[in-house]
Amino acid sequence: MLRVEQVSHTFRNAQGIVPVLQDINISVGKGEMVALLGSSGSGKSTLLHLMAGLMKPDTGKILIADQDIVRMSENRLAEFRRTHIGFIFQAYELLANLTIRENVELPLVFQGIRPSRRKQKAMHLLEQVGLVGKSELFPSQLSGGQQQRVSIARSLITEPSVIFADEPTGNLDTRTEEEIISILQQLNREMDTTFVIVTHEAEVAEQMQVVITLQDGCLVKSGQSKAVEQGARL
Ligand SMILES: Nc1ncnc2c1ncn2[C@@H]1O[C@H](COP(=O)(O)OP(=O)(O)OP(=O)(O)O)[C@@H](O)[C@H]1O
Repeated sequence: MLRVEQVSHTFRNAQGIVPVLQDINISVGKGEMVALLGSSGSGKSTLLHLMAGLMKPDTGKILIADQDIVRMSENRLAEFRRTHIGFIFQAYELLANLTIRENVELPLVFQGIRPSRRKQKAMHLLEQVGLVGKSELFPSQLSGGQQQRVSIARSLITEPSVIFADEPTGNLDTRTEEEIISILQQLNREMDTTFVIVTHEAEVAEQMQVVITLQDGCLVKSGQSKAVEQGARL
């Protein structure tokens, strides 16, 4: 479903060239829930942005649904991202002047889907994340955890092949973090959507199915999480 092959990347700054990722190889199966774990500066966000087509690597291939996004033209990639890729940000990134329902519908506006169909899909997803009663409120009227649930619903509305999440619980307290993780696990089970989730917290990573650990830009470990080893039904 998702393959990263021999990806390396460098940044240039005032000091010169900084290697950030070195020869990364990853394979994620359809419907898998994968954590990218590593300490600050290990390269997690850079790798996530490369996999989501937000940047191009210096070398290597990134295949989603058997298509190499590195070699796509900008136009083709923009279209591919709209239909195949969802993204959840740490800071939710909701539009303040749109209602909750309008925020969830937005990706379908860009796809030219008619309003009644958009509304129907948005309300269904808001029901799945437990926010159907809040659909006509604005983001500022919701708690952080509720806003993140809206952003999760928005990421799913185009039925993408894979959803990338950058520290989705990074701004939340422990109890709300647990709620968000359990919603992601439930959606992964029900919709068979593939998730790749960046975190610097081992406790969060171990609740996914697979944990990939980065250190100083290198992949140092990859395997089943403790939850899966212990036989939990994720
Ligand atoms: N645009 C940039 N220009 C130069 N260096 C960068 C740039 N973006 C990131 N870096 C460097 O690349 C390295 C990896 O950064 P990255 O943000 O991918 O790490 P991370 O593991 O996600 O860290 P964090 O958990 O703190 O977000 C860091 O050393 C960072 O300073």
